[in-house]
Amino acid sequence: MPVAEALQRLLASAAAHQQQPVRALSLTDALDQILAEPVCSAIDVPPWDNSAMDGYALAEADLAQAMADGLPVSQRITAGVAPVALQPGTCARIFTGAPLPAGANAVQMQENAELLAGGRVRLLEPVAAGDNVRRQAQDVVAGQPLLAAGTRLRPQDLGVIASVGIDQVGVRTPLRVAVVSTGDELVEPGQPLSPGQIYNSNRFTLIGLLQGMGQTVVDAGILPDDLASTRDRLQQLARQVDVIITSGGVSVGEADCLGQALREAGEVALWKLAIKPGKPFTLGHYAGVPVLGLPGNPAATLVTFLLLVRPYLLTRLGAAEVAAPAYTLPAGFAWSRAGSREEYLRAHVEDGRVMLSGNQSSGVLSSASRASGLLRVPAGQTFSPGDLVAFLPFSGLLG
Ligand SMILES: Nc1nc2c(c(=O)[nH]1)N[C@H]1C(S)=C(S)[C@@H](COP(=O)(O)OP(=O)(O)OC[C@H]3O[C@@H](n4cnc5c(N)ncnc54)[C@H](O)[C@@H]3O)O[C@H]1N2
Ligand code: MOO
Repeated sequence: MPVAEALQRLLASAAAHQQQPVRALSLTDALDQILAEPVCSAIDVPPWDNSAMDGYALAEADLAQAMADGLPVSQRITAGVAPVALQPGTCARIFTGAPLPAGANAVQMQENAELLAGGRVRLLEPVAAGDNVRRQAQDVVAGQPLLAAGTRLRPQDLGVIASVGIDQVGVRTPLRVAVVSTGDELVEPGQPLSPGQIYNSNRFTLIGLLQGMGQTVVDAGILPDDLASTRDRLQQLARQVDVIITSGGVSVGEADCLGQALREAGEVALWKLAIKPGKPFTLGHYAGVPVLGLPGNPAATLVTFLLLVRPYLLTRLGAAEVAAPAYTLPAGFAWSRAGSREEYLRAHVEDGRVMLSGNQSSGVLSSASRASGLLRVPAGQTFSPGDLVAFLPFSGLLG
């Protein structure tokens, strides 16, 4: 099945779930959370016209006088004070961010003015109405929708919400996600390796990916290649979590118990996608709980999480934007082997060209560590150096 179709089905399955409950969070805790409700402003920002410069506020009507003999300074307005109306024929000393007094409509910065003996101020350069004035509501208009439900809150979004005086937002409660590593060969780092064993790396990749997304991780350790234990563990986890993510055991070997357990006692909705790495990716259900079965090869685990699991989880959380951003850049190498699956290569950008970051075997993870993103090669495609390719930076995929 093509990746686009699999993704569509996966997202439809995510959208069919009940939405996660809403919880109120203070802004300091809301980074990366997904807004459950739109944010509207009750106020204009800025709430009043104010000065963009340290200098002198005046009425344009007094410009000729200001440039000839100068104007007396009738008040001093610092940020945080409320001014009185400007007397005609005078100017006000004013500072950046201070409210413009009624009657003034322009500010000249102090570098373009001179203080005369007797306290008058003469402008050295003309100003016109509106110069160096930040208009009321130029940033936000009262009543205007600011952020839509489904927005993933970035630092600047938190700042905008704060700028309209709101200190709490309604966001979707994170999902409880179990991470299960399968395979008799797996040993946790820190332990000695016996012959035939390898260290469990997927557990750490997956926990990191989920933590980066702000989800609640239930670390379910290593599951042996044994059908009865697989069934028991899935049964037990299905009572505790919203989603189960597994790595390994979804291919066609006898020891691939996960797929077997799902087929026998649960349901398999998706299996075998035209994606490389990651072909045996599986979406199933066990006791009604979704099981996302990722292929055990470490690069396949990473790629299928980023391309399939992440959009699935974001959809469960009501996010408006779930697609990974892709940028078109020239390739720095040739790709002459057209594949039958859509391929994701571990890559980085060097002098504006996309380069391979090392060995692309799905068992090799260190090239992902050297990469700064993924290069997408559609099925059946080849390219030459200089041809445009799609590069998906990790910055748009992680978190
Ligand atoms: N006869 C076939 N064999 C395979 C096929 C196929 O179509 N026919 N597909 C291959 C592809 S493609 C992939 S991808 C893998 C996926 O297999 P599984 O998901 O069943 O994964 P395992 O067999 O359990 O493991 C694969 C590989 O990854 C290592 N691994 C597993 N878990 C971890 C972990 N937590 N940390 C580090 N490394 C892990 C495992 O030792 C294996 O080397 O199947 C191909 N075979
Ligand atoms: O789909 Mo697999 O990850 O190519 O080896």
